[in-house]
Amino acid sequence: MSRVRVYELAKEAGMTGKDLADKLIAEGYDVKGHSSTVDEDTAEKIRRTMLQNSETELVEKRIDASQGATVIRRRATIIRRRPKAEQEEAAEETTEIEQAEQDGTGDSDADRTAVQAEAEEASILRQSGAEEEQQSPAGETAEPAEEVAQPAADADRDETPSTETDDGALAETVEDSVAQPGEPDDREAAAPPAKSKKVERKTIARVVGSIDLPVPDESDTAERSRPKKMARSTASKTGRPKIAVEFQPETPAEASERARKKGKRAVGTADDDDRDRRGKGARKGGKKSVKFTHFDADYQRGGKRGKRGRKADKRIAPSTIEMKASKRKITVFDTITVGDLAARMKVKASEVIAKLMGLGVMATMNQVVDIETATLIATDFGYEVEQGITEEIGIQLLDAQEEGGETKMRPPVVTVMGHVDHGKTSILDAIRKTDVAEGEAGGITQHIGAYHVRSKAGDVTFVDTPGHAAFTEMRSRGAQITDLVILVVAADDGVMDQTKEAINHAQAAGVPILVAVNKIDKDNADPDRVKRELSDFGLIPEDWGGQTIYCETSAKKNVGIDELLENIQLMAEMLELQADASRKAKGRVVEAQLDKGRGAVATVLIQDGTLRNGDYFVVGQYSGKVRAMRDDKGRPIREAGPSAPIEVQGLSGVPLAGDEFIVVTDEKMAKNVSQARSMKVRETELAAGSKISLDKLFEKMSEGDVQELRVIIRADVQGTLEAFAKAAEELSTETIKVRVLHEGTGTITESDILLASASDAIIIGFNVRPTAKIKDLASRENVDLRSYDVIYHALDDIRKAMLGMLDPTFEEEVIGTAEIRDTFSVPKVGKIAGCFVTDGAIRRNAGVRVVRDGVVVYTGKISSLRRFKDDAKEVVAGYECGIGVEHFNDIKVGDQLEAFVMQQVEAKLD
Ligand SMILES: Nc1nc2c(ncn2[C@@H]2O[C@H](COP(=O)(O)OP(=O)(O)OP(=O)(O)O)[C@@H](O)[C@H]2O)c(=O)[nH]1
Repeated sequence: MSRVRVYELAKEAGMTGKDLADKLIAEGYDVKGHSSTVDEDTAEKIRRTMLQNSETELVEKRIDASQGATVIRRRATIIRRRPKAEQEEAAEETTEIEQAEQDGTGDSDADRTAVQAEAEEASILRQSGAEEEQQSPAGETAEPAEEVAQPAADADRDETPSTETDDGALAETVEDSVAQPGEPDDREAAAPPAKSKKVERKTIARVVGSIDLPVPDESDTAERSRPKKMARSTASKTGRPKIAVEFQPETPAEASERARKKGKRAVGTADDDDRDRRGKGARKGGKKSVKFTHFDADYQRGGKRGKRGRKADKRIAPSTIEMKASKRKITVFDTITVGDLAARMKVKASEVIAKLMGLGVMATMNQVVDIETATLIATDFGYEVEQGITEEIGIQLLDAQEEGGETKMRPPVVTVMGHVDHGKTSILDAIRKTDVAEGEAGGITQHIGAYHVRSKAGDVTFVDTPGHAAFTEMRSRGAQITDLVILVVAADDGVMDQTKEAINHAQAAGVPILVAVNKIDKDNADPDRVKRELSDFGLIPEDWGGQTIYCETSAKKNVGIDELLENIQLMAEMLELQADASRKAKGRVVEAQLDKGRGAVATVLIQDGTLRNGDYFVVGQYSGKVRAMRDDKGRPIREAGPSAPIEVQGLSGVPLAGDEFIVVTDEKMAKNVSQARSMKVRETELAAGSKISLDKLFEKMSEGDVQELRVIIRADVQGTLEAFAKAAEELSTETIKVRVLHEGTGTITESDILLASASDAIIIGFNVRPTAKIKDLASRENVDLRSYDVIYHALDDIRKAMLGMLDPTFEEEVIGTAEIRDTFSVPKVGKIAGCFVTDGAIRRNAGVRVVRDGVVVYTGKISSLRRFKDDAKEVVAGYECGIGVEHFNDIKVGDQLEAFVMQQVEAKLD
């Protein structure tokens, strides 16, 4: 049974530990002082008998731990506020950093309650941390307590992290994390110890950029309650971020958005969890120590700083990012246009262009240069360039912070590839039968594009994507999820087309191959032939002195499957596949779709860390909170570790396969990153919109009047493809060339769209249908994507596309004729012809030709058209009317007036 300290009981009742200890001694309890402990039952008795006047309602939650049990109490109702002196006394007694309190300013009761409740939680957790170095994660067991304590936690989240003080500085009062007995807290060296160990940190955060740093939220609160984390919360948090930041291009809109936010103060909050990780990193000397509070402070320009802030500056002096305010400095977010760079340096764009030419870069005013180039140029003009902070950098810093933890072996992620009918499915089925966990699923096997098998040899995750999508789609997004490929080759058939393709894909992706020579039960099986053939591709068997593992299998007879699984594990060991289950999760989307009932759902392969219900995340351009998770067998789960394929609910949109899934600190960060990414996507769309326009195409043409229609063709079979491609190219004329940029069998892929987008091409699919995701991508990239079943229709559309690209031409269409039978002179108007419409119709504002004796004497416009005294829009054949010809008075009786309009006509190809 766990024990409770007297001062904790005292705190519950709002009295000092000493007072209570004295009372208890007087009552004959077996205690010696305020640090003495009593067992749970005694504690309860004391509460009932001696602490009756407490206004506190306790919520208890017992955490079962491997080495005992600890009671967590959190106050769910308002706690009476104690005088400050008493608090300080309590703080001294408990040797802990207690609660935040803003001097003299309107803290609400709820606010105080939250802080106090949290302090108490920390205190108890500390105790548990001290008593039990390693606890099981709070996870499931701690959750009810979290839920009950929600109101306090909410208040905490909303109110306590920071308060703006009168002088405009951002005063942030934080509970410092707690030193373990015997472990020095390095942070105390960094910051002068405050009286009663309250640490008030001032962060005046006028940031370059706009990373609104995360305030701990619900999920963090949950994490704080993890005793394991608390045990790590003691080490130094000094040290500067040594991160190779890969800067993402920043769009002008982002830049302006950031500019808009510039004046805004950012709240630098180091949540406990982050501190925990830093602590661990410092001890292990491995994890990078990135402190967001300091990070924030580091980017401030001017303004007041607290002592900690100044100290932090000394410690953290990023070389690449200069903080000092200077007139000769410009901030660049990854890229900048030449014109903008010149304007910021107050020089002429031509001067910048000349400098660029000196560097061998030919650029126009509107072209963008990267930050490195901008730095070179700016230096020549006596300016320094500082890196603006983007949301992307924020996420990279967070990721870097999470790195360096303790890693363990993780299951390999495997893709099975091979020629059609060589036995891929059969091998997977045979492997599945070995799944020792299969029975647990109760027969419900859900297809989510990947599944996990627990074999006797070890766990394996199979990515079950058709064809080579696992590589092509993923690679186009710079992603790689597969650790190794099982290449299935039928022993009776040998190396075939798709075998070669599979090898190419795997080798291009740098993924090791394990060969399964299947169907060895067949009479004509010839495994040696397979080995010989594959050796030509560099897959030399081990027994021939090479390095490739070959397994001979018969999926049908269930031969060699165990050996195959063992070899998978062997290779996994050689690959040293490691992951840190304690970090925030990150992974890749295997597939995603919109489910009618559940909204956007994605199959995510966790690559590192542990994903939990309630975690906030960013996935591609979307964000979300894990509302529910299912494993590959459709069972609801609460958390998922490395190499687990899971289905996640709670996404704001449908991401693409290969998109990165990364857990972030809180909802705000998730939304900010996703907003920034969406904005970038929208800008790409706009850019794409103008990309395929006729004007741009003309600009790009360097062959005079000759235009080129680029086409990407996809067909179901090679024969059709060839015929179709030939016919399409034969459509070329002198004015337009049709160029087949790329052709291939199979469905339209993401890389086709990207290629089309990059090269102003249209895509024609013949007997292939793009997936919804591909269609979506095409529309985002503004790529014209068409699918046909009949060659003729497709060719016809190409012809039309070509016509659409020609300059529009106009032809004159005669709409009516009239005979002048009289003329009148009207003052201020001029001569009016009294006419009889002989043919068609005469329309006001139409063009008119005056024809005399068969010769056109004038061509102009009809200025007035009247029937009797009224203006008319149109006068048809058989009627009389008065017609005025603009700027022409020399009309004569007997002249013919021919009315015409200009009509745009379809361009002709010859
Ligand atoms: N004799 C024999 N037949 C096998 C073996 N493995 C698979 N087959 C048969 O080969 C045929 C094709 O097997 P699949 O597992 O569907 O092959 P696949 O590579 O998945 O085929 P696709 O999915 O169409 O690409 C089936 O009729 C299987 O029964 C084996 O080890 N021995």
